[in-house]
Amino acid sequence: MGLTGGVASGKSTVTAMLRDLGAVVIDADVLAREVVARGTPGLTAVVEAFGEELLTPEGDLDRPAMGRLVFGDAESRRRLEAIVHPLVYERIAALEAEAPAGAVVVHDIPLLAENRRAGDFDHVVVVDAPRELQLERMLRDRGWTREDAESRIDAQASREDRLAVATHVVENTGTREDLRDRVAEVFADVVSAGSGAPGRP
Ligand SMILES: CC(C)(COP(=O)(O)OP(=O)(O)OC[C@H]1O[C@@H](n2cnc3c(N)ncnc32)[C@H](O)[C@@H]1O)[C@@H](O)C(=O)NCCC(=O)NCCS
Ligand SMILES: Nc1ncnc2c1ncn2[C@@H]1O[C@H](COP(=O)(O)OP(=O)(O)OP(=O)(O)O)[C@@H](O)[C@H]1O
Repeated sequence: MGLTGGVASGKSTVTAMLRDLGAVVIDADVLAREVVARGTPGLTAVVEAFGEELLTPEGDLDRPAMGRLVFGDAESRRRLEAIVHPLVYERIAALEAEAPAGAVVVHDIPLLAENRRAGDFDHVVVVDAPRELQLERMLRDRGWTREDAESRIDAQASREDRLAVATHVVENTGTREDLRDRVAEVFADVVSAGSGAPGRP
């Protein structure tokens, strides 16, 4: 199954709950970090495109600086995505092939709606929260400014466009307990229908 949602909608919280239920989770944000880790061809390509000033003194990608650049400028964002996304989708395919037979594999892909990959999955779970709640969580838990937080939301698909690709909606406006109950319901539904990726039981 594919899982998506806007920034700070609660995707990581939901995937942790799905892991507890026995799912194997493949997290595109984690892979997007791995493919530009120090010493990777991905990082070399990023430096060629954006320059050495986006590296920390230790030689890692300066993520806060990169974030300020790409969430303020759509053209830079597209250039970064053109480097990172193909590497991420390569890793996703490799991990998918390694998953145990019969496992429910959950692909946590923040940009599933934007990248038009929803058709890859039988089940698309959208974690949904209103903009104000996304902002509140980002300001409270991540120490971002309101401007940083809004620029990320604005770089993403609208709530309506994302909901349009959903087969299941997990509304995350209540407590964590409410969320856990809804996640268990969706998981049971997906298991009874078959696990979601083409070719999987
Ligand atoms: C710009 C970068 C370096 C900022 O790093 P940072 O550590 O601050 O953020 P992190 O990677 O943890 O992403 C957090 C959230 O930001 C949002 N986000 C990240 N990249 C994008 C993007 N290209 N467009 C819209 N939203 C994005 C997502 O909701 C994501 O869950 C990083 O986000 C990045 O490399 N982005 C490009 C790769 C990408 O598109 N990743 C998203 C999933 S594959
Ligand atoms: N129902 C909830 N009640 C209270 N806090 C919540 C709830 N759901 C999520 N949170 C908190 O909101 C923040 C954002 O949630 P989470 O990290 O799961 O979102 P995300 O969609 O994975 O974010 P990102 O897009 O950055 O990867 C976290 O600090 C999380 O602990």
